[in-house]
This record gives sequence, C-alpha cells and structure tokens, in this order.
Amino acid sequence: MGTERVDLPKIYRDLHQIPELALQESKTHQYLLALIQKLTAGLDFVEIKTPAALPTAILVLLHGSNPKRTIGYRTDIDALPVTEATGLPYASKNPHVMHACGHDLHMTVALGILAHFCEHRPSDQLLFFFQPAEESENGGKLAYEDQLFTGKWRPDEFYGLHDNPQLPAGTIGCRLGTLFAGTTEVDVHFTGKQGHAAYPQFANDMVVAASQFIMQVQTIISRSIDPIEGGVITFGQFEAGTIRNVIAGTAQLHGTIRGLTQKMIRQIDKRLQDVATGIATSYDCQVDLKLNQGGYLPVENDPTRTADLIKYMKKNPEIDYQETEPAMTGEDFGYLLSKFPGTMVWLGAGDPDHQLHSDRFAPDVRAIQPGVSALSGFLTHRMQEAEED
Ligand SMILES: CC(=O)N[C@@H](CCC[C@H](N)C(=O)O)C(=O)O
Repeated sequence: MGTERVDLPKIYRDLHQIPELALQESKTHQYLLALIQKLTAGLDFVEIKTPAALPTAILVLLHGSNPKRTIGYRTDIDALPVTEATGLPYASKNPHVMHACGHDLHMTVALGILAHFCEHRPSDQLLFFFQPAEESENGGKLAYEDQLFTGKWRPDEFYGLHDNPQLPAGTIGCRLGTLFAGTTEVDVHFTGKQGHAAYPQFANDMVVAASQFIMQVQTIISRSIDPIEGGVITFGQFEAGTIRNVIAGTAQLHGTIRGLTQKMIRQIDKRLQDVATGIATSYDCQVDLKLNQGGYLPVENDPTRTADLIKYMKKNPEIDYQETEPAMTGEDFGYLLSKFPGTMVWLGAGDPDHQLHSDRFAPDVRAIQPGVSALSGFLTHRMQEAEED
C-alpha cells in the first residue's frame, strides 16, 4: 500500500480525535500499530519492535536493498492537557486533551514517509521511531536510556520535523546551528502557615510569597542576562488555597525556562535559586525549588547533514523552503541529536492566527503531502550520498 493509496488527511483527522498525554498514548499506539501492520503486510524487509520498557513506543526498521548505514526518522505521538476550542467536526474526543502542538500532523507525515518507502524499498536501512512523551517526561531520553537504539536499531543519523503555524502550509523551514531552545522544568513549593483570613498576623501567607517570587523572577530576564542572547521564564501553573477566607499555608508553581545555549540555561537556573533563597528569608517560609532539564537540550542541528539538507531543499523547485530564526520552543529531539547527528526541520502548518499550544490551533491538512514528499525525497537523497560524510 503506497502513499497514493493511504488517505493521509483521514489518518490525520482520526489521530486528532484521540489525543493522549505523555506515556499514556495507548489508543494512539494501537491505531499506529494497526496501520503500520497494514502498510507493511507481505513485505519481507520490515521489522517492527514494540519495546516493553516504553510500551507506547513503536520502532519500524526497513532493511535496505544495499545498506551502507541506518537513517533514523522520528515522530512524537503525545498531546497536551488543553481543552480544544477549534469547533472542528473532527475535534478531540478525549475531554481536556488536545493535539495542540500538531503531533497528529507529525505522525501523519511519518506514516506517509513510511508508506512511500514500503512502496519504494530504501537502499539504506531506514528506522522509524514513533516516540511517546515529547511534551513532558522526556520520551527521547527514556528511549535512549532504555537501550532502544542498540545493535541494528542504532541510527547513524536522525531526522525529524516540527510543525510551525506561522509558516505557509507545506513550507520547509530550517537553519544551520541551533533550531530550538533547551528548556528546564521548574517546580517551586512554598510552605508557610495557614490561618484565618481575618488574622494575617498569626499566619504566613504563601499566595503573597509565591506572587512575590513570580514578580521578582521577571527581573532575571530583564536585568540578569545578555539581552542579545535572550531567554524565557514562564510559570503556566499556580496552585494555592482552598477558599476565600482561609490564608493559604502552601503554594505551588510550575514553569519552564528556555535558553538557546546550556550556558544560558545554567545562568537562569542559578538566578532562580538566588530568588528562591531571598524569598525564603524575607517571608520566613520554606521554598523548595526543583529544576529538571531531563532531555530537553537545545536542538543543535548537525552542520554537515543540515548543510546538505538545506542544499537539497533549496535546489528542489517543488519544495517551498525558508530559512528560519532559532525558536524558544523546546524539543526532546535535542537529546537524541546530542547522541546521533542529524537535523530537525519545521513544516509549515499554515495557521498564522494561532500559536502552538493554542486551544484553537488547527493545522492546514494541505501541509501533509508536501511534508511527505520533501522528507521522503531528502531521505532518498541521503541514501545516495557518499558514506564518508
Ligand atoms: C514544541 C514544543 O512546544 N515543545 C514543548 C517541549 C516541552 C518542554 C518541557 N516539558 C518544558 O516545559 O520545559 C515546549 O513547551 O516547548
């Protein structure tokens, strides 16, 4: 069954309706596996692995006709705790969970590329990795640490894409060097003293302490780091209190910091720790700060392979290619690229009015086929390149 016979927009709409959170992608896994089995039925050059250590992951290895190396292609499969507000007829059927980052588009493109190579057997080994847990829980790092890429499953080079609402549908974007930021997840727990709303003098209010913490960390970006380099601190979640007339004795903040280099991330980490220590002293409370970078390293595109990719995309008249700036989005593909050389590209999703993670983000399905063609073409080109690069 080749790309011509796979209804990719339907697959996209099916996947869009069954979004699941990191490491819970069981329906998605089932859907993908059934489709992969159908696509590869009767082919004697295909191996499928569903690793016990990472049960929602799927690896598919196509044995090449004249293999010189193994080329990897990765897609992420998880979704976000966002309540969809697109109003689309194929909107999420899983309450409060949405493919708001376009991983449904990523999976569809990966399946399209797989279908292409099932029809046109690759000359090199071609490994597809359907990766759980990109939004949190470091699926890429877990897969690497769980030894999923050993022996014949080890790619010599790795590629992947991320959708980009701001680029026209189907446009490929890339750049030499860093494409995405590294991120650190930040959890802050404040412990003071609960009390009656009428008697603040006997309590120690953690809504006030946590709010002050939030306000102070704003100065890290504006006063402590090089403005040319830039960085981001966002606290997306703030939990405290139970009712209006009880002073909250605890508060929790959950956030993320971003920087384009590890040096910048470490610098912001340190200043966050300084502010936490200061708040603990001035509010006479306990402030526990946990920083976890996990696998969210900056996405560093490999110079040689990325130069080759850009050259390929630019010279191909059917591909709409645009040079892009580095972005502060994170991606745990950065971890895999720290282990295997390769490249991540953007795929234009053509929804400029909405950002990634928006509850109204609706990629244009016309992005799918150009994505499949550009990536299938490039992977074929890589198989024809001299081995020494
Ligand atoms: C492309 C994208 O949106 N990726 C996520 C990656 C999550 C990073 C990590 N869980 C964190 O929050 O620091 C992003 O939020 O950029």
